[in-house]
Amino acid sequence: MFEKSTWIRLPRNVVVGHGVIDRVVDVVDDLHLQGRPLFVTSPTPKDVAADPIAADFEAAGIDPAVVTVETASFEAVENVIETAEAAEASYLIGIGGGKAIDIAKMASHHLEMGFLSVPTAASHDGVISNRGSVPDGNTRHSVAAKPPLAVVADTEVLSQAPWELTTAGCADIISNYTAVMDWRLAKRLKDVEYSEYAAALSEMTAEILVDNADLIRPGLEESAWVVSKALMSSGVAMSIADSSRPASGAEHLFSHQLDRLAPDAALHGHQVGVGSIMTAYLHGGEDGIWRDIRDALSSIDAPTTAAELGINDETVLEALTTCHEIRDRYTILGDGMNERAAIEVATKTGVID
Ligand SMILES: NC(=O)C1=CN([C@@H]2O[C@H](COP(=O)(O)OP(=O)(O)OC[C@H]3O[C@@H](n4cnc5c(N)ncnc54)[C@H](O)[C@@H]3O)[C@@H](O)[C@H]2O)C=CC1
Ligand SMILES: O=C(CO)COP(=O)(O)O
Ligand SMILES: [Zn+2]
Repeated sequence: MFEKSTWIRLPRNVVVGHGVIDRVVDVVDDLHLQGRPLFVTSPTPKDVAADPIAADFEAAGIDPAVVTVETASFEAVENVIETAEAAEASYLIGIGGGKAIDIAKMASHHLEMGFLSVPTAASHDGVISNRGSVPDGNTRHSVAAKPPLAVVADTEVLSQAPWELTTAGCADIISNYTAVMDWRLAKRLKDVEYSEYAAALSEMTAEILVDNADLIRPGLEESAWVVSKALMSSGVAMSIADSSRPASGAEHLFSHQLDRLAPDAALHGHQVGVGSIMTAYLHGGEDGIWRDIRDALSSIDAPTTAAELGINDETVLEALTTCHEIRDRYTILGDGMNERAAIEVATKTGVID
C-alpha cells in the first residue's frame, strides 16, 4: 500500500529586481496582511532599507515598529518576540543579512505569525528557506521553521552591499556540490530520507551560477540578479526536501564549528566554500572536483585558503577533526577525521601551508 505524503511550504510571492524595495507595501497588501508590522533589522540594513520601507508604510497610514538586532542568539529571538507582543504586531519583516532574517523567521515561527524576508545582501541561501539558524549550546545549525510569506529582493540594494557579502552568497551556492555528494553518500550508507528533485535542483543551481561566473562582478546589478535567483532556487530545494541537506553537508559542519572556535572571523558563505574544497577532495581524491570548486570560488573573489579567511591553520584543523560531532548528519567525515588525515587534506588542497 502507498502511504507516503509530503507537505512543501513555499513563499507565496517572490519579487526580485531593480527598485522592488518600493513594492513591500504592495506585497503586504497582496497578501492581505492586516495590522502593524514589526521590522527586524540590524544597524546598516536599517539605514539602507528599513528606514525607506518604514517611510512607505507611514505614507500608507501604517505605523511599523522596529527592532534592531546585533547577533544571532536565542536572546535576540526572545527580545524580538517580546517586542512584537508589546507592539501588538501582527506580522514580521526581516530586513538585512542572514542573521536578521533568521531571527525574524524564528520569532515569527514561535509567534505563529507570518513574516516577509527582505534581504539587503545576497550573502546566504536562508533568504527564502524554511530553516532558521542560531547557535544553541554546543550545536550550530539550522532548525525547522516556516518559509517567508514573501521575499522582496531589490537587486539595486543587493549590488550596493559590500562585495564580499555577494561572494559569500556565491560560495554558499557552490558548496551545494559537496552537500549533495554527502547527501547521496548518506542515502547509500544510512538510507536517510532523500529527494532526487531537491538534489537535482540544488546541483543545477550551483552549475548555473558557475556557468555565469563571468557575470558576477562588483557593483554590477546583473550579478545581484544572477546570485539572488540562485539563492532562491537553493532555498526552494531545502523547502522541497524539508531539510537543509541539499545545501548543507560536511562543508557546513566545518563552517558551523569555525563559528564556535573563531566567532565572526569570516562570513558563513566563505567558510563553507573553503570547507567544500576540502570535502570535495575527501570525496574524489586528487582527481575529483576539488580544483573546479577552488577555481570557481577564486573566479568570483571568494577565499580559498585559511589565510584568506583570516583563520589560523590550527583552528582549521581543530574544526576539521571535531565538526562531525556537532550534528547528527552523516557525511564524508564519517565518525571523524584524525589529525594526520586533516593535515593531509588541508595541505593537499592548499587550504593551509
Ligand atoms: N536559515 C538558513 O537556511 C540559512 C541561514 N544562514 C545563516 O545566515 C547567517 C549568515 O548570513 P550573512 O548575511 O553572511 O551574515 P550577517 O547577517 O551577519 O551579515 C553580515 C554583515 O553584513 C551586514 N549587511 C547586510 N546587508 C548590508 C548592506 N546592504 N550594506 C552593508 N552591510 C550589510 C549585516 O548587518 C552584518 O553586519 C549565518 O548565521 C548562517 O548560519 C545561512 C544560510 C542558510
Ligand atoms: O546554511 C545553510 C544552507 O546553506 C543551512 O544549513 P544548516 O542546516 O547546516 O545550518
Ligand atoms: Zn549555508
